[in-house]
Amino acid sequence: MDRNAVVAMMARMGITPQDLQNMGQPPFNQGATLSGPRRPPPFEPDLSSDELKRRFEQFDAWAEYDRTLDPVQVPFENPASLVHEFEELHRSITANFHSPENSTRTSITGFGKHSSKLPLDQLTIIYLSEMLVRKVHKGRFLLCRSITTCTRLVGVQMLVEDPEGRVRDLAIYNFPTLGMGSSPEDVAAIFPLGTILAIREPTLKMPSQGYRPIIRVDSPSDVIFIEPHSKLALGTTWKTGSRVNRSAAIPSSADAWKARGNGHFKAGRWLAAVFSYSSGMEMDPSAYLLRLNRAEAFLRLEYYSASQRDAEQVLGLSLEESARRKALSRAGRAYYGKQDYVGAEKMFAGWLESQPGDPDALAWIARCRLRLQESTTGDYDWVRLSKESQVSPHIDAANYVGPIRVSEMIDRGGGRGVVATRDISSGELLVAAKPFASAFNADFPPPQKEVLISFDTLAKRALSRNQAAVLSRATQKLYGNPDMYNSVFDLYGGTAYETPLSYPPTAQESHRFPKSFPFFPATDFDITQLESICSHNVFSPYDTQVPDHPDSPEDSPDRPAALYLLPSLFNHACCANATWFSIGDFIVIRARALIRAGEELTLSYTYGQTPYQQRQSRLKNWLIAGCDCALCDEDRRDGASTRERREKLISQVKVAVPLVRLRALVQDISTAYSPTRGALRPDMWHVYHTLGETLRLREYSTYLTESIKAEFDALQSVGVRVVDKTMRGAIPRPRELPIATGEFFLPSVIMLDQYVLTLITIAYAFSKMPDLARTSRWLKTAISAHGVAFGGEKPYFMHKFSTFLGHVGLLRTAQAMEM
Ligand SMILES: C[S@@+](CC[C@H](N)C(=O)[O-])C[C@H]1O[C@@H](n2cnc3c(N)ncnc32)[C@H](O)[C@@H]1O
Repeated sequence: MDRNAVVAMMARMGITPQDLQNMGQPPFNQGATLSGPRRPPPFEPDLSSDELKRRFEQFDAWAEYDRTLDPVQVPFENPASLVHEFEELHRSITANFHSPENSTRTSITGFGKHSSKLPLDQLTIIYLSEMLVRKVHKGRFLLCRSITTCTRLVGVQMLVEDPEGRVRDLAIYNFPTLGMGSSPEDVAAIFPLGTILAIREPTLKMPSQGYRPIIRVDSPSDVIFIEPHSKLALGTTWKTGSRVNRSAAIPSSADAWKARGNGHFKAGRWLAAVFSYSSGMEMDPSAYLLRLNRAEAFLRLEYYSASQRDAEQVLGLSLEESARRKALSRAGRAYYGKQDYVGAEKMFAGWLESQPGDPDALAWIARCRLRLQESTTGDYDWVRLSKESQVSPHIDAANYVGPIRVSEMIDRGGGRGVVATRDISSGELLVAAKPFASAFNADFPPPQKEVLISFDTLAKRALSRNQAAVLSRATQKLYGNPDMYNSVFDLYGGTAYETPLSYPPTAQESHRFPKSFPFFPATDFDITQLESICSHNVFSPYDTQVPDHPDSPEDSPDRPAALYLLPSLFNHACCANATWFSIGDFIVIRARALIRAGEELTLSYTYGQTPYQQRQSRLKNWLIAGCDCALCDEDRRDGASTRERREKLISQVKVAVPLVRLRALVQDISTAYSPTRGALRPDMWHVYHTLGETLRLREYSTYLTESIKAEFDALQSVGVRVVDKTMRGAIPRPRELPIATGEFFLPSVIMLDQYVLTLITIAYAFSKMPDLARTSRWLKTAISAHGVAFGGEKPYFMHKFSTFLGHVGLLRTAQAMEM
């Protein structure tokens, strides 16, 4: 294999430039590595869970061993050959990025990383010659500049030199906009050759793969961009000359910076555009067009406070009308992004005043009014949201907070929980919210080919691409929204971090924009804490738009991931009294049962119908002491041997099992409970359902009757009370719905769309008997239950289920039904 092929192959495997540099060379600390645990090899994507466990153990052992070694000085290598090797790597990564092949990257989260909290003027300079491997250089900052094109594997990588001309590798992780999918050109636009950086309290580390030390920056807020016209840049003498070889000339006027910024903007490189406009503003602070352009670039980055600040500053000047309108529109969109719809409407009204009848201004005003109504009443047009989510998961809707508040709860991890502020009825909307950060498959459309495998050493689990992407998006959002800092950092981040006793935070004042943003970070944040917050709070949005979706495994790599704020305050119960689902990225939380004022509101972090042992192992990520809900108590009272017998029998239940055997299995399982066990037996849901389906497929009336009976049993196993179990003849009076409404209308435990589907299935079975009266009655029950569970009345039901109803021949009946 020639060298280029080797380079490309290693890049695909996620191997760092350090590995390449050391090909054929003995590792400098060979003695230490050979006598200690072996450094783990790079991870591969298709790891079975045992293999995963083994790799974690290997990694932990290596990391533990590395911690025992003393900080050491490591010799420097020849800069020219380093640069040569690095540029070769960069070329192969670029070629690989633009080729059709997949590339797999691995990253590890959850182990201790330093994040600096000290401002630059309280730190003293350190030179590379003083830096030791395995040491965080507290109280110091490294001044350096890039001497290679910057490239990206998982993190952003480059070679840097210090003023004394010494060279090391630098890797910056979690840098905004430079995560998965960002191109080599995106990276080079933010870190062009010759970029001067100050790294606060830098750490020199051994990489987990490879042998050369690396300055590893995990928190992007540790990186300060030293603007080329700043005192620090102008006052520093570089041993290798004032300009890095081959670096582009620095624009010498505000206009030239504007042109560069506009180029980045056109290419969709919003952050690079922000840097260029900001450099121009440093040269000419009165250049308001630069500020106006920057306000737009900030909007694209969702840096709403920054955009608002720029747009309002421009509005304070005397301007020509068209610039004023632009500023009003940008300020309005910034307020809108911050969900301040009153503030937004004021700005758009100003725009309309200057341009009466402008359709865009009118449309924005209408949007503001709708959002305001949603946020105050909780009345949403569910069909609109649903349709919008089919185009993009990121839908436009306002947050709503219903009759709930966060209260102190000392027996819960984090010390808080959510309680009802008044009596609440079944189906009432409690919270509806957009995420702080989210990642959906649709965000990585083809030709996105990168596969990221991320290992959370804290939770001892592999993160899906979407889960890992949420962390980098949360980092990106925080980077430019310091006023959101407390809303995120007041979330529970595990026992290592203190959480305040209330939520949401009242004062965000401490995190104001520094004047020098974006060169200086807008806020300092601890990346390890943020990882831990994500690990404890990220949801996998469960979209009910696909009515006949299979039970998707909870850890399926395809599931989206999202960090919500207030919804993260709900504690867990397997048989929770509140339920959640999502429409695109919009989470909707409703009461499932009748809830008294002051009672705690809970959500299930897992599928309650899965057997006890599976639930407990899944919950280990969150609940150290296990779950104390009523369902778990009942399961525990059954005793371990009964539970084990039951779980073993349940695992044999499949549609393919012959009917005689299936009937016998159902009979056996129903006796595998303690004699005192109540009716709530959610692990029977799947069992009865499978029997119902097997029988229904035969379509003879006797089988259909038995199938309906099995579905009734399924409903009862999850807490629904079937009050009319008749299968034929006149419908008994009173002719209300055949299941109890009120407290028992919505089942405990199962997903509510599965419930609605089951009700439709019963209607379908009656239609095959044929019993048209019961068909209508059960269909009506499905529509009513859907209305309580999801809101939106019949039109929303029809929007979601008409295709399915068409397949099962019930569309006309449903359309004709009066509710
Ligand atoms: C998403 S947070 C829930 C809100 C959290 N209680 C707080 O104060 O921010 C998840 C954490 O809450 C705690 N928690 C959730 N449900 C619990 C339960 N049923 N019993 C005890 N602790 C629970 C666990 O520590 C869990 O890791």
